[in-house]
Amino acid sequence: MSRRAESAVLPRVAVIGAGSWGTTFGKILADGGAHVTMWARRPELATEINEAKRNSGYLPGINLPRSMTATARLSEALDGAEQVYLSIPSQALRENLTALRSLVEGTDAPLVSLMKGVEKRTGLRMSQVIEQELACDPARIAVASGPNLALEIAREQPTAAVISSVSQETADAVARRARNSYFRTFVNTDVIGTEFGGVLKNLIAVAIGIVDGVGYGENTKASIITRGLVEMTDFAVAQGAHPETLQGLAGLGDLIATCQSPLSRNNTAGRLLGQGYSFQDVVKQMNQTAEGLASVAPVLQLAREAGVEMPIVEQVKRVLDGTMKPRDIAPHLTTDDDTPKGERTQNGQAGGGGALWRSLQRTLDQFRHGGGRPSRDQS
Ligand SMILES: NC(=O)C1=CN([C@@H]2O[C@H](COP(=O)(O)OP(=O)(O)OC[C@H]3O[C@@H](n4cnc5c(N)ncnc54)[C@H](O)[C@@H]3O)[C@@H](O)[C@H]2O)C=CC1
Ligand SMILES: O=C(CO)COP(=O)(O)O
Repeated sequence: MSRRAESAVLPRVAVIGAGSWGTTFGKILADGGAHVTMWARRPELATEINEAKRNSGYLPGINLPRSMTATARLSEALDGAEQVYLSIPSQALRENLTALRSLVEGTDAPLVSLMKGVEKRTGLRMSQVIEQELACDPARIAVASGPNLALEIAREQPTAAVISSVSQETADAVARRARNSYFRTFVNTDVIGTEFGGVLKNLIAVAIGIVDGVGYGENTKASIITRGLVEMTDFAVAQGAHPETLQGLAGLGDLIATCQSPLSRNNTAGRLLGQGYSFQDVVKQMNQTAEGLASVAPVLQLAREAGVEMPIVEQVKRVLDGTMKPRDIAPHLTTDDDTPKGERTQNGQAGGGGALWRSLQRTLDQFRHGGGRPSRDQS
């Protein structure tokens, strides 16, 4: 069979957005057996993907599969797509969905958000923006999240992720499509927890970057990561998430990856702030999306409305605003009152460590014994 004929029989999927994560996810899907059409905003990038099988600006040194093509025309990207993946900066999603609406209206293809931000103006998660703008059934929407630094996955380093949808059927269908020998997907139905895990770990990664830039060491960072997980859990649970989700891949898993890696743009942005650059300078220097910077204000607004304390995120905001010196961030790991504070480790309860351990154990077991059916990221 010719290559063109071979490609014609593969299931077709579309990826909207050809930045570092969209392109990496396209490679995951293509390596998992799909024909992938990327939508790139710039026609010259679509040409590079088609002709050189490269996206040199975002993924230097990575060869893309032959079954991955690209176009700058949305209608062409969506033609015949059985699943549609969305990967553009969160603040630009809504405007792009307007153009997409008529193209996905007549189909029942699952719509999968790969994004990790909340909309600044409305405080909405990306799945909510999709539901609103495309006026579609939430059961058709899924989100993907987890410790997923794009360049590592593009280099085919083994990684796990979670696919979440209120519909188990949709989560399973997406998880089956989005997997291959180096990318393993688990499933859950806690969309709120899965999405907020990805959003909130970005904010903690900015804090980690800040103290790294200042020159503080591992104790400070471990303290922020641990207390950060408490903040993430309290916030997400108040929004309706299951606490276990925050201990899974989309919470703790992503928090570890993002806080540890110099590949993280949020971590990098924080480091520049810690080194003394102003917020404006940092934005100028970043040529890729650091979602955390735009999510701080809407997350704090939601936290205030829900009565949740987020001392670390509050301090990140003050550093961004220029009202707190980066080196002052660490002494304020908890609130400043005189009363000694209990160390809550899980949703207001001391002693959540047992649940955390059981959850980690389950994840490891699932990884080890992973079979044909997508496994749950929690039970
Ligand atoms: N890069 C990573 O390792 C990961 C990123 N993500 C999430 O994926 C989402 C996309 O991020 P990346 O691909 O990393 O960002 P990126 O900065 O690498 O690429 C963004 C893409 O969106 C395009 N774009 C920018 N403004 C646009 C607009 N107004 N309209 C349409 N397209 C526009 C850019 O041309 C580029 O192709 C973010 O929400 C991020 O948090 C999630 C997991 C991993
Ligand atoms: O979400 C990510 C890893 O899971 C990528 O993090 P950054 O957006 O900070 O690069």
